[in-house]
Amino acid sequence: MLEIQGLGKYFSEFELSDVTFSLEKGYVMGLIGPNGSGKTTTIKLIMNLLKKDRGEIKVFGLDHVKGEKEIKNKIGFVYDENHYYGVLTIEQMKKIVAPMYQYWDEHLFQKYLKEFDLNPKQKIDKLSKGMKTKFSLAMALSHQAELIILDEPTSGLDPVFRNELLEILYFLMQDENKAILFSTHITSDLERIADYITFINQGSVVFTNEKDQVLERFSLVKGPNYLLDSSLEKQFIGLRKSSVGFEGLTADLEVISPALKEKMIVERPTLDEIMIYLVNRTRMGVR
Ligand SMILES: Nc1ncnc2c1ncn2[C@@H]1O[C@H](COP(=O)(O)OP(=O)(O)OP(=O)(O)O)[C@@H](O)[C@H]1O
Repeated sequence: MLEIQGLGKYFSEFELSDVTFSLEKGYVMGLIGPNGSGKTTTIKLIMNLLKKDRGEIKVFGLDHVKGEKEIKNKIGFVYDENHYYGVLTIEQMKKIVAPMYQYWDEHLFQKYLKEFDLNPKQKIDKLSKGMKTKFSLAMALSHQAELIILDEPTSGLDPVFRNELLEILYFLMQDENKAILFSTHITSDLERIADYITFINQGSVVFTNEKDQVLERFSLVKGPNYLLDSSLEKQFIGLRKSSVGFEGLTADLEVISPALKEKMIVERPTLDEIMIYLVNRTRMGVR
């Protein structure tokens, strides 16, 4: 569905370098990373809204520039900002956009409008942020797209609709010919629906892997401070100490001796915890 190889983009104060990952049909990939890490830039490059400086992007096996028209027909895309004309109503905007798609499904679009509680006669600039996202989603999901690319679709949505959206995406994925690339800060959403996670930090891919493998690779270890010595501290990607004890993230749990482990609590970290420790480590200059 999507193959990105050695992708690079240079801005005056930011560099996206050597981004490489791929997504196969039937799977959901979550794209995570802190603010300004390069997620939107990567997505804009895929969509050819920005021109790449290096590397290769293939969508459905086609070069993303040469095959742009064919590719865009089969992509459902939700930006993190509104890109529709605010002065038009939902219905008017749809009438402009729908004919651009070969497989526009009006019945499905009307169904989504009802489900999302959107009034087709309402002007776009009168919609709330969440309603604009819902409108973008209705447009993205109504033309039989095979690849769905969502840039922070859940920001600005209330928890009830976020849950509904995840269920819609989950339902879409019953069709094994589809794939979803989903960038978000709300990593708990990904814990529910993602099969793969790609983590970008400071313009580079830190890891791209199966979600379950990511969650299994890292351990969150807690224990009393008296256990800590310099050799144990070295096993941690990051460490937080307080008067009640320490908490640290490690990818090398097996290196810690069983006798020591008995005195500690070992938990599975969340994606948020993994991200926080890895980002802080890079900020301290450790790669
Ligand atoms: N057109 C541009 N010109 C110059 N710099 C840009 C441009 N677009 C993005 N950048 C810079 O690229 C970096 C990455 O931005 P990007 O929007 O890709 O981050 P992000 O990971 O999506 O962040 P967020 O989570 O905050 O949305 C930022 O430092 C941003 O200032």
